Amino acid sequence: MTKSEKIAIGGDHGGFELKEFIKNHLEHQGYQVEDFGTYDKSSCDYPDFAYPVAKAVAEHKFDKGIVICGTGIGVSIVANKVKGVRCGLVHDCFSAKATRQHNDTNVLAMGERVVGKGLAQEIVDIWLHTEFEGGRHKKRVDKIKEVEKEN
Ligand SMILES: O=C(CO)[C@H](O)[C@H](O)[C@H](O)COP(=O)(O)O
Repeated sequence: MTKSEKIAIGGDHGGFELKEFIKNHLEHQGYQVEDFGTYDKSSCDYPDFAYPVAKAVAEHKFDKGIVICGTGIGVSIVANKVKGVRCGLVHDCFSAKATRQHNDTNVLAMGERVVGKGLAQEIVDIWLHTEFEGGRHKKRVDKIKEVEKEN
């Protein structure tokens, strides 16, 4: 991914500190980042933030999205409800690479209560710099799109 591309980011109170950290990291690298909230650590509901991020990516207003909550599970469930979104919940570098190469994920989910800042930053960097491999994986991603059409 080139750094001129746009990234949507969002999450609940459980992911607030990690979202701020990742947002700053990406902005320092020159990415265009839009923060869909939450904007403080007050208790809130993760669908209110994961949904707009996923929708904006599905509508091609952003190239990729990053959603963060306590575990990453809630935001990933929400994001994967949006047609056109393939969200990967990732807490290790191998999966960060594989989910781009094999699944062509356009949204990344992480949990602040699961992963440290250093590893999260590495995961984001790998995920943003890894291309979809196509080939046999395209056939599988196309089948995901067929499932979406039926639901
Ligand atoms: O949705 C989640 C779990 O899948 C997130 O981790 C939330 O951040 C978490 O549930 C929030 O929990 P809290 O006790 O309200 O802080």
